[in-house]
Formats: sequence, structure tokens, C-alpha cells
Amino acid sequence: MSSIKVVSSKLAAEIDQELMGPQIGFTLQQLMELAGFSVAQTITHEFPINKANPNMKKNVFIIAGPGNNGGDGLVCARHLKLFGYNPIVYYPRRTEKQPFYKQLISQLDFFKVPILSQDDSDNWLDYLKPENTLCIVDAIFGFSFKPPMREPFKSIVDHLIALEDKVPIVAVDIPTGWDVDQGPISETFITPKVLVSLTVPKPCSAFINPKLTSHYVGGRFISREFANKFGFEPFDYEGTDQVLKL
Ligand SMILES: NC(=O)C1=CN([C@@H]2O[C@H](COP(=O)(O)OP(=O)(O)OC[C@H]3O[C@@H](n4cnc5c(N)ncnc54)[C@H](O)[C@@H]3O)[C@@H](O)[C@H]2O)[C@@H](O)CC1
Ligand SMILES: [K+]
Repeated sequence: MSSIKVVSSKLAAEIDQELMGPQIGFTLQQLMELAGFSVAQTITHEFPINKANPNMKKNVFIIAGPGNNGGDGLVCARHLKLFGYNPIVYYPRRTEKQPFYKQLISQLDFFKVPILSQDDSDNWLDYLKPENTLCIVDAIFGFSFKPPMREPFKSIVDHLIALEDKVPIVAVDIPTGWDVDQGPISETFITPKVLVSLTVPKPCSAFINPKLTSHYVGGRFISREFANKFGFEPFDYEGTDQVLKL
């Protein structure tokens, strides 16, 4: 893993600021759309739908947290549905922070993606049976997580830890509970089977064990000049792919 270029959380924040600054002018919605799309595409690579097997598990359980990592999960769910999977979203703390989150929810309703809420806190695990679930998407926390983990997420993550040997977890950007720079230092953290780093891997990705976790980079939205300015080479994405296995 050490040969993979990573950028510190500080630099990652600067990259985001500049991408969404007046000169380049991306909006958060645009970046989130590409980020969520890249996570959905990673799932098609790691867990492809086998049309010859009508009994194949197709349920993907997406847990969306209260921030933008959660937003990536909502976008990912919509694309998964269009790719032929059966996404189920658990979104226990809806945000009012950005008005477009309501639109993301409306879009999921439009595609008839079930969304569990705070009201389902006693029964959400009924929808996450290992015998029916292909994989879990961890879109709970990304680079703004600060331990210790508060409820309801602590209990949710404890359940995920108990399930992680039975159902593979795909982590969006940062495995939940990991520190963006120092990795799994808190008391509660997951160990994903797949990590999708967005834009560029953060230092915590150096702590994944390549025997346990496949590592992808996604969020294909920067030019070579822009990457070089921040001290790294852009990733060699193939064709129209939005993700690259590292
Ligand atoms: N340029 C960007 O900023 C982009 C970021 N994206 C995603 O956005 C993520 C970062 O998003 P945010 O900055 O919104 O942050 P996060 O989604 O990492 O989490 C912030 C939220 O978590 C809560 N939180 C933090 N620590 C907690 C704790 N210990 N217990 C309970 N709740 C806690 C905060 O109150 C806040 O609501 C990235 O990792 C990435 O996945 C993508 O959407 C694409 C664009
Ligand atoms: K995550």
C-alpha cells in the first residue's frame, strides 16, 4: 500500500475547497453525484450481477449518515437500482443542512427504493439478513468524523461489526469510525471488504490490510495539472470507468 499516493486530510480539504471554489466552480451536488456513481460502479465490479443465476442475492443495504458521506450513499442507492440491484436505504438522521437532500430522497422514492428512518430503529436489522444481502454500503461517516461515536450510530456500527464476517461491507471514502489520518484508532470501527477512496486516498487507507480489503479510487473529477499542483499523479482510469482498483 505504501506506493499509493495519499493526501493528508488538510490537503484533501484544500482540494475540495478549490474544486468548489469560484475558479473551477463544481457544485457539491455534482461531486456527490460522481462520488455515489463511482461507489455503485465499484459494486458492479466486486459483486457483478450474474444473469444466469436468478437466485443470486441482489439486496444491497446502504446506511447513510447525517453528512455528505451519507449523501454519497443516497446517490449510490439510486444508481444501484438502475444497475439491477435491490437497494434498501437506512437513513436514521436526515439532514436539513442542504436543501438538495430532500431531492435525493424524492429521487429514491421515484425509483421505489425503500428508505428506513429513525422510526425503524427497532426493526432495521430485519432488512439486513445475511442470507438475503449481497453487501452493505457504509456511507455513515467520512472525513469529518470525530470520535467518540454518538448514538444512534454507535449501536448501528456495533451491529455491523458483528455482521462483517457474514456480509461484505463497502466503505465510502473512509471506513466508519476510522480517523482520516490515523486509521482505526477509536473504539468503534468497521473493517470493510472494499474501500472506495474518493478523489485521492487519504492517509488512513495505508492502514487497510490488502489481504482483507480491496481498495478502489473513485470520483474521477480532476485533471492532471490539478493533481500535480497538489503533489500527486492522476489515476489511470480505464476507458469510461469511474473507479480504478489500486
Ligand atoms: N468535496 C466534498 O466535500 C465532497 C465530499 N464527499 C463526501 O463527503 C464526506 C465528508 O462529508 P462531511 O464533511 O459532511 O462529513 P461526514 O459525512 O464525514 O460526517 C459529518 C456528520 O457526522 C456527524 N458526526 C461527526 N462525528 C460524529 C460522532 N462522533 N458521532 C456522531 N456523529 C458525528 C457530524 O455532526 C456531521 O453531521 C467525504 O468523506 C465524502 O464521502 C462527496 O460527497 C463528494 C464531494
Ligand atoms: K464511510
